[in-house]
Formats: sequence, C-alpha cells, structure tokens
Amino acid sequence: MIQSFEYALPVVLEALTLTSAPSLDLYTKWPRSELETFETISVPCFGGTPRIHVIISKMGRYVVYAKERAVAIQAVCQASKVCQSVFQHLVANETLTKNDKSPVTVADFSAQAIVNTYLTKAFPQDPIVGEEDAQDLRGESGRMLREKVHSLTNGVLNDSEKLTEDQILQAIDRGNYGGGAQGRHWALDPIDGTKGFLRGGQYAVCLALIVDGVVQLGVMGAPNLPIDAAKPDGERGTLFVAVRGQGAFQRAFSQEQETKIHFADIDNTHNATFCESVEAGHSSHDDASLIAKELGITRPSIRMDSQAKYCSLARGDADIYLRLPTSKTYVEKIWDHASGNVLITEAGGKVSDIHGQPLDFSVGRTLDKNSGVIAANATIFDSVLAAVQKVLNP
Ligand SMILES: Nc1ncnc2c1ncn2[C@@H]1O[C@H](COP(=O)(O)OS(=O)(=O)O)[C@@H](OP(=O)(O)O)[C@H]1O
Ligand SMILES: [Mg+2]
Ligand SMILES: [Mg+2]
Ligand SMILES: [Mg+2]
Repeated sequence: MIQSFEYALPVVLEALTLTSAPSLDLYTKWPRSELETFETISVPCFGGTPRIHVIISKMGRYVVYAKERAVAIQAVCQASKVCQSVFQHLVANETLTKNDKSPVTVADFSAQAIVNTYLTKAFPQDPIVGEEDAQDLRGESGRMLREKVHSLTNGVLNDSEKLTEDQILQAIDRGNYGGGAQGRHWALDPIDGTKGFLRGGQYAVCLALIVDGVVQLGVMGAPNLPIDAAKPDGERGTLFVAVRGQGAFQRAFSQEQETKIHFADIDNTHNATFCESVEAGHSSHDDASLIAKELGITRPSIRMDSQAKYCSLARGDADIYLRLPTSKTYVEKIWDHASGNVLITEAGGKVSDIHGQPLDFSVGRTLDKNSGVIAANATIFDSVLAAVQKVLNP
C-alpha cells in the first residue's frame, strides 16, 4: 500500500490512475532501470497547487512523498503560527535556561507538541528526533510553564484537534528517538535560532524526513523572513519546501501558491555574498573574514540567526554559508541541518563539512562524523572548499 496517496485528494488518484506499490520509499529503493521517466505535475492539495512528483515505472505511476510533504507543510505552518502567537505574549520570565545555556521558551515546547501531534496522527509508526523534551514541564515545578504551553498550543488548534496537558507532554516526548541509519524518521527543530526569536529577528521551524540516513524532504517555516528579500519591509512569513529530486519551492504563509527557487547565477567568488551566524559562538567570524579575503569577497556579509540562512541561499539572497567550528567539542545536531541540506541541494547548491565530506545523517541525533558546514552554489563550491581548507589548515 502507498501511504502517500491517502492524504492526497481523490482527484489525484483518479487523474493518475495510481495503483498500489510494494514500498513507500520508491524513489530511493527502486533501481533506475525500473523507471521509465520522471514527471513533475501540479495537483490540487489543501486548496493550493503544490507540485508533487510522479514516478512512472513499468508497474504504474506513483507519487513520491506526497503525503509526507502535505502533512509536514501543515504541521510547520501551525507550529509557526504558535511561535508568532507566543512572541506576541512573550514576557521575559517565561524564558528558561537549559544546561546548554540556550534559551528555551514556551514556543519551543508548543511548536514541538504541534508538529509531533500531526506527524503521529499521519504516520504513527515513524519515530521522531526532536530537539526538546518535556522534562521541564512535568511535576509541580513545571506547572506554570505547562499551563502556558497548554493554552497557547490549543490556541492555534481547531476544536477537533485540542490536546490535554498529558497529550502535550506525550507529543513532545515522542521526539526522543535516537536516530540512525535504518528506516525512516523525522528530525525536528521546533524553533531554530531561539536567540533570533527572542530578539525579534530570524528564526525557523525546521522539519525533515530522513530515510536510511538520507534527507528526502525538508520543510522550513520562517515567520519573520520577508517573502521578497528586495522588499525587506514587505510581507513577512515564508515557507520553504524541498523533496529530493523534485526541486525547491517557497510560498508565503498567506498563500498556497508555490514558486520554484534557485541559487543566484554566479560563476566567480569575487561577486559572492556570505550569509553567516549572528552569534560568533556558533561560527567563527574571524575565520570567515579570512576566507572571504581568500575568495576576493568585498561585499558585506549578511548576518542572520537560524536556518533561515539556508533559505536565503536557496533563493539567491546570498551565496555562501559557512559554519566554522568554534570549539573542538561541539557536535552539530541533525535537526539544525537536515531540512537545509535537501533545500540547498534541490536549489542548485552543494553542502559538505569543512573537510569536504557530505553531512552524514545516519549516525544518530548528531552529525558526529562531521565538523562544521559549508553550503554554496555548486558553481563556486570547490573554490569555497579550497579557501576554507587553506585558512583552517594553514
Ligand atoms: N557552540 C555552538 N556551535 C555551533 N552551533 C551551536 C553552538 N551552540 C548552540 N548551537 C546551535 O546553533 C543553533 C542556532 O544556530 P544559528 O545558525 O541560529 O546561530 S546564530 O544564532 O545565527 O548564531 C542552535 O539551535 P537552536 O537551539 O535551535 O536555536 C544550537 O543548536
Ligand atoms: Mg536549542
Ligand atoms: Mg537549532
Ligand atoms: Mg531549536
């Protein structure tokens, strides 16, 4: 049975005369020789026209990750809504401090509860690697925070979806999966760029589907990102979607119509623009400026919190994103890079670590086998990697 079809409207089934298939993971598992052609079509789904991918094989026609895409978009949109609502209500004493000293707000918990609830309903068998856990919400000490999370979460859910406090805790703790190389799991960063969120800057809700260690789907909601970078004071709230092999797209939160996105046309690093972390503790600004010099870059860097940096590159607002290790002990987390990874690749870019190795999402909750991240337009990627290696290993 193909679960992907259940969620698509019946019209999809009719139009394509889809039949059942042996596996959900057709795109990754089927040998190319079995496939006659690939086709991208637009089908009505949730009232809009997202593009879904159809494989035409000798055995029939199959939509790839259509249900996953639709559910992930809905989950990320609702979670983004709760973040916006929390921001409006936020007061300083609602901010906790976790062991890692990063600020965690009620919005992180609400967003994780919402996304995990949607995922669990649609894909009860799929495990989830989520950044947060419900520890701080339990017991008497967590009561006030739990009540806040409860009321704010239900504030964006419709009547039939409302959750009890217990259901919220359970949903958050569904994110405790250890990850790994086998089967499918989701990676969720309910708010990436918590610091950006708190200062009214950029942040993103980031969700990815990883199958056998490879990211197949990425959806990112960036509530404060202008839809058009050329109009920074224009409408904000942008959603990004990519499925491996199907291209990268963006849309406004307010509209379901998607636009295909791509890296900017560039064949020379002299004209490139860096997009880098606001926090020097997350990526070395000093090393970045040496690398910029090496590449002949004179344009000022765009500094931005969160994985919205990946989104900016994918639609051509900037060309190079470097995450240069600031300590030997920090290990990157899969939820900080999974959705960005497929978005960059599908928009015409390349991603590796500072040694030129692909990011390995198969080793658990962290990118234990990698160090740092380089993302850039494929046309200049090799030059960027060479400059990074020259500066970091003189
Ligand atoms: N030391 C260190 N080095 C690298 N990365 C770190 C480090 N400490 C934290 N983090 C992770 O950085 C995530 C936020 O990344 P950003 O790209 O938003 O950084 S920045 O705010 O733009 O500087 C942030 O994600 P969120 O916690 O989801 O905000 C952390 O997972
Ligand atoms: Mg965090
Ligand atoms: Mg993060
Ligand atoms: Mg986070």
